[in-house]
Amino acid sequence: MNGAELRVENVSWSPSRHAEPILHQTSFSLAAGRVLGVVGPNGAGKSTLLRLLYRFNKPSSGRILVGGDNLWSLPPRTAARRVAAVLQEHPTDFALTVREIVNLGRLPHRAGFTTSDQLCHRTVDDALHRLDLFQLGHRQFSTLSGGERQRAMVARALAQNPQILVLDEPTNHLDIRHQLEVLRLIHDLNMTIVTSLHDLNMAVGVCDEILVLKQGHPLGFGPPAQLLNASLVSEAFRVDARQENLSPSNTPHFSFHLPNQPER
Ligand SMILES: Nc1ncnc2c1ncn2[C@@H]1O[C@H](COP(=O)(O)OP(=O)(O)OP(=O)(O)O)[C@@H](O)[C@H]1O
Repeated sequence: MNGAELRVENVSWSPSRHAEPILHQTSFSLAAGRVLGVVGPNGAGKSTLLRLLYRFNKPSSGRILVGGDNLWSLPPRTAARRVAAVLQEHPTDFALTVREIVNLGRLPHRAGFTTSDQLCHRTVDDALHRLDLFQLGHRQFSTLSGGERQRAMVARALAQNPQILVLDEPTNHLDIRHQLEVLRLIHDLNMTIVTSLHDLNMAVGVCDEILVLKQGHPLGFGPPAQLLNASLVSEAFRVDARQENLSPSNTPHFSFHLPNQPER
C-alpha cells in the first residue's frame, strides 16, 4: 500500500485577508488507502478544498497532515512526491506526446532532467496500460479527444506514484464505459484518494467516505450508507430527493426532482 493517512484540521480559506471565507472551518480524517468523495452543489467549495490539498492554495487557518507531516512544511519536491492531482481543465497547447505527458509524472522522483531509467519506463508503461492509452502513446496530446486527455492526465498522476491522489471531477468528458473504468480504477488503487464528484450515486458506489459541502460549510462526513439520507441530500442540493436501497448491496441510491413538482 502506497497511501498515507490524510488529516484536515480546522482548515478554512479566504481569497484575501479581509474577505469572507469561501471554505469555512472543515475537519476530517481519512485513513490510508480510503477513498473520500467530496460532493455538493455548484459553488459549494469542492474545488477550493481540493486546491488546498494539492498545495495550490495555502489554508487561511488550520493544517493539513499527510502521513503525520504538515503538507505546508514539506519542501515542494517532497510534497509533489506525496500528492498528485488531476484537474478539470487541461492545457491543450502541450507540444508533447501522450507518453511524454505521462512521463512528466516522474519528474518529482528524478534527481534532475535525466533520461528515463528503467523503473520510470515501466511505471509509465503501466500507467498507459491501466488507462487504456498504450496505443496512443505516440500521439500529440493536443490531438486527443476530451476523454482521452482526461485519461492521459489520470495516467500522469498515477506515474507520479503519490500517497494521496486528488481528483477534481475525474469522470468529466468520459463516456459511460470509461467513467466506469476510471471509477473502478479509483476503487482498486492502493492509495488514499480525494475526489470531487457531481454524480452522487457514483460517489456512493465508489467512495468509502463522503464529505458534503454547501456554501462553503461542511454538512456532514462519514461512510455513505450512514451519512446520506433523503433529508440531507435534499437540503444540500435544494431538491426533493428520494432514497431507495439497492439489492443485494444495500447501498443507498437517490433519485431527484424539483420541489413542488410531481415525480415522473
Ligand atoms: N479566488 C477566488 N476569489 C473569489 N471567489 C472565488 C475564488 N475561488 C473560488 N471562488 C468562489 O468560491 C465559490 C466556490 O468555488 P469552487 O470552485 O470551490 O466550487 P465548486 O463546489 O467546486 O463548484 P462547481 O461544482 O461549480 O465546480 C464559488 O462561488 C466561486 O466563484
